[in-house]
Formats: sequence, C-alpha cells, structure tokens
Amino acid sequence: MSYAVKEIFYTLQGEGRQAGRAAVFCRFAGCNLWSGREADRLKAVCQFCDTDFVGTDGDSGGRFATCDDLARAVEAKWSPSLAQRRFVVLTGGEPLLQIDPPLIDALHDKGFEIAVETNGTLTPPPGIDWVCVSPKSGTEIAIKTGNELKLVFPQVGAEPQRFEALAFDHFLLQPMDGPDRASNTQDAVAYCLANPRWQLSLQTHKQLGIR
Ligand SMILES: C[S@@+](CC[C@H](N)C(=O)[O-])C[C@H]1O[C@@H](n2cnc3c(N)ncnc32)[C@H](O)[C@@H]1O
Ligand SMILES: Nc1nc2[nH]cc(C(=O)O)c2c(=O)[nH]1
Ligand code: SF4
Ligand SMILES: [Mg+2]
Repeated sequence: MSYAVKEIFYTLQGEGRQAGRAAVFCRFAGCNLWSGREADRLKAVCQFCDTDFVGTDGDSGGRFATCDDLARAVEAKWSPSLAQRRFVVLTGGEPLLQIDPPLIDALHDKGFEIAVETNGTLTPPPGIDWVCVSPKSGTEIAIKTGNELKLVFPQVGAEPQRFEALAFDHFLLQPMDGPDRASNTQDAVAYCLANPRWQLSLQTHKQLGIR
C-alpha cells in the first residue's frame, strides 16, 4: 500500500517516558477523530488537537508508494555519523490508519526501534517496540495494553480513573495545551501528587522551542 505523510523530521522526543531521546518523527496525514480543518473542530470527536496533519506538504512529506521508499526517507534523517540506537516515532494524525506489517519490517530492517503515538481506537500491527496510547473522550479504546498511556488532562468523560485497570507499564497525565494550559498544568500537578500512580508529562519540545 502507499503512505500519505505530512512531514518527516529529526528532533528530541518531547513527551512521555522517552522524553529527551533523539528520534526521527514521521507524521502521517489524516485522522479518524478530526478532519484537521479548523471549520470542523467544534464538531469533531477530538477538539483540542495541537497539530497540522492535513496534506503531504510539510518538510520531507509526500506520498510514498512502497514501505521501502518510506523507510529510506526516514533513514535519510538519521545522520550516518551518529552512533546507532536508531529510533523512529510514528505519529500523525492517526498513524494506525496507515501503518502495516511491511512498514514495520522495513523500518526494523534498517535498524530502527519503532514507537507509535496513537489515540488507541485502532488495532496496531504486531512488532511495534513502544506503544503510547492517548485516549480521547467519546471514543472506545481498542488497545488495552502497551508501554505508556498518556492522557491529555483534563477531559470530561476521560477521567484518569477510567483507565487505571488497563495493562500499561506507565500512566502519564499531559496538561492540555491551549488557552488554559497554565491552570491545566497546575491541576495535573495536583492530581499526580494525590495519585502517585500517575506521572506528569510535559511537552518539553514546546518549552525548548524545538519541533
Ligand atoms: C497530535 S497527536 C498524534 C497521535 C494520535 N492521533 C494521538 O492522538 O495520540 C500526538 C500527541 O499529542 C497529544 N496532544 C494533542 N493535542 C494536545 C494538546 N492540545 N495538549 C496536549 N497534548 C496534546 C495527543 O494526545 C497525543 O498524545
Ligand atoms: N518533539 C516532539 N515530540 C513529540 N512527541 C509527540 C509528538 C507528536 O506530535 O506526536 C511530538 C512532536 O510533535 N514533537
Ligand atoms: S486523535 Fe490525535 S491527531 Fe487526531 S485530532 Fe486528536 S490529537 Fe489530533
Ligand atoms: Mg506534537
């Protein structure tokens, strides 16, 4: 199958338990919870998205006809002068609309450890090395096990307690960015202090001014 990719770039993972780690980000176009058009935001299932995932016009974006073409474009962002420990984060948009077993194999063949950032509504192919699920209010969770559950906080109808029985290794609260970011951050801090199984995830790339 072919892949529609908004952008591919090299940066530090900004969020979650792998924050601070160098990674190639591959952002797939399209999402099943929002069209990505501002005119549709208030009628979308997911209304707080901070990302432009429409089209294929970003840095190194495009339509990739084969998994090998896309794996080569990802590899091109990892400088040959670097030590190994290659790491790619597949995000979007919703990456699980497009990721298939041949792409996982092609990235593994190039020596990449593969992480995915997903809203958790679609079943992933096997073989992903790090699964981060970020549940959205009003949706049914299809992925009930994984490495981290990173809940944007607060969301009415997606309170943290609802997810505590799921089989994730780490539970994180990420303050919702937007007009209330400062108070959302204070509320997330208070929640983690009162509920130590939850850990704070800040969007460090935004503080650092990197992508
Ligand atoms: C843009 S999404 C793409 C991946 C996937 N669609 C998802 O929602 O997990 C990447 C991450 O950013 C988070 N995110 C999106 N908008 C946010 C916001 N306004 N504040 C904090 N985190 C946000 C998502 O919950 C997710 O963890
Ligand atoms: N630096 C950086 N870290 C991130 N972690 C998750 C991101 C995403 O948009 O999926 C993201 C992103 O866009 N940039
Ligand atoms: S599910 Fe993810 S990509 Fe889709 S609108 Fe929500 S935060 Fe954005
Ligand atoms: Mg982002």
